[in-house]
Amino acid sequence: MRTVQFFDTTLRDGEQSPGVNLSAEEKVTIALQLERLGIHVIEAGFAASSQGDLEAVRRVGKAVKNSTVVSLARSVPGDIEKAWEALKEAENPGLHIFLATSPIHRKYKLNMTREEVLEQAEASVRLAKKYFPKVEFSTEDGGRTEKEFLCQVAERVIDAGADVLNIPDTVGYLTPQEYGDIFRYLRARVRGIEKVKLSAHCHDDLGMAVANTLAAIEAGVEQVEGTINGIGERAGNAALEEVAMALATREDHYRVATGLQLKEIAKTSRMVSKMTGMLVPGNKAVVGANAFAHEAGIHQDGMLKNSSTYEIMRPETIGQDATRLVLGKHSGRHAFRDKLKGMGYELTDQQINQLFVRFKELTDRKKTVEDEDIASLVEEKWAEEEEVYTLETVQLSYGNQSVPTASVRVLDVRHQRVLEEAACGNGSVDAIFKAIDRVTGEASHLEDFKIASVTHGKDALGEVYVKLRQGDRTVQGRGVSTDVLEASARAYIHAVNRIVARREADPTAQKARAVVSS
Ligand SMILES: CC(=O)SCCNC(=O)CCNC(=O)[C@H](O)C(C)(C)COP(=O)(O)OP(=O)(O)OC[C@H]1O[C@@H](n2cnc3c(N)ncnc32)[C@H](O)[C@@H]1OP(=O)(O)O
Ligand SMILES: CC(C)C(=O)C(=O)O
Repeated sequence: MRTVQFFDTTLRDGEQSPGVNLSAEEKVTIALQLERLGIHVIEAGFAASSQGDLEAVRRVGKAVKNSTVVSLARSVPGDIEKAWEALKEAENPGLHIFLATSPIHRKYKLNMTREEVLEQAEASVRLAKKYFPKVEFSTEDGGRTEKEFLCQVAERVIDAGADVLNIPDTVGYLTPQEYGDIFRYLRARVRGIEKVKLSAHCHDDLGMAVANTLAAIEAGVEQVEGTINGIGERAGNAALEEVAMALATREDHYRVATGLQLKEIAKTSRMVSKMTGMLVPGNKAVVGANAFAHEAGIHQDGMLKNSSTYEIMRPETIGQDATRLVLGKHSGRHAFRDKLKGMGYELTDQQINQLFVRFKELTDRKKTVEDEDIASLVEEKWAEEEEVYTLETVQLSYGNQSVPTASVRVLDVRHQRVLEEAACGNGSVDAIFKAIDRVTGEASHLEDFKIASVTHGKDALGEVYVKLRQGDRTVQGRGVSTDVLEASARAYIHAVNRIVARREADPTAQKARAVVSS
């Protein structure tokens, strides 16, 4: 199997993302992580661009031992000398020189003729080779350069001693077929092409950076360039973690080895995101928070039966936490049952079905259902006596200048009758409790009332505890809902059910009820 080496430019092209500015310490930290990932060439910066970047390149060059560390340089002696000043003490120094070759760049930016471009390219590579053991030459905007002129540039820099020839699609303009064809064209026509490694460097302006990079690999390039998380100038560069995982997952197709430590991908991505402040979108391939998360019930069922149904890679491969089955609006019973089991609850099918109904109600009101929410639903049913009454609806009329009125509808489970009552109160909660007293005929004394939030945010679950006394018996009730008034009604009915259950279990309690009622 042939190998392709990875050239990472997160610290140079990645840093060109608007708003990103890495300190020397941050560059060293990221570079050492790139080294752990097994990146072959690390572009640490552009030494001539500032004294600060020169210092950062110098420090990266000294810190990294196993990867080649390069600086970018324009095709001018001053830039090449600055790069050498930065990297002369590096373990494995290299230089990356570029000069634009396309007609647009020649005419408008450089104001140079073809001949001048050829001469400057050759001269700069010759000078660079006096300092650096490894020199890469890039034909900036190579993707929009006349193919036969690219061949001339290639021959001149190869003659001058370039080790790597990079043909960038600087503005992300080409299609995969067109980009691959450039490398096939060069290989077939350039004298001495076998003396250099061919390299691909793609931008994502049309969202094709990774596809173009893979097309270049199919066309035989030996090196690919890009950044972690695809950050970079404008729409960014090819995301190296995506290229690496495409090669690993579709090894049957590409038949290419990279030697990368794939397990380091997730950590590297997190580090780059944190240090650059460039957040990774949830749906980003390979490293997005949802890349290994499943919410739809049918997918979750498939995943539980066999993960190959919906996952083509394993999260462990990139050092990511295990696959997540996210419980939400689209989830089904299989995933719900699995979650309860995972949380250590042993429940009967009937209990699970009852809880599932409550869970689905919750997902209509709450964006994300967290473990604490599910625990609350289960615990609401803990040590549940027979349900005598269940809450159907609660309605309130409230105004700061009027008396709050509540009407409640409950199901009398034993007689399968729906009962309705209304009552006024000192406040909304008081009105609800009085309406429940009326509808159930269970007059009790409220001893305590507490509200707690289960999770955070506007749609957090509210948990209400009530303590009721009837005669000499005190019971607690608990209710959960995204609405604290509904949670209060649920808690009160829970407590009433317990009162009925305990009274029926204890004949002396019957008497107490009679006393309270009178
Ligand atoms: C495709 C890429 O990503 S290329 C890398 C782009 N990265 C950067 O530009 C980041 C770092 N750059 C910088 O800090 C600054 O641009 C510097 C220090 C390099 C140069 O700054 P300045 O001297 O003020 O020049 P400025 O950036 O305004 O213009 C660039 C000059 O370099 C010339 N130039 C551009 N590319 C090259 C090249 N590869 N080789 C030689 N000269 C070049 C331009 O024609 C222009 O020359 P002019 O001044 O004669 O018109
Ligand atoms: C310097 C070169 C390789 C570059 O970044 C580009 O052309 O995009």
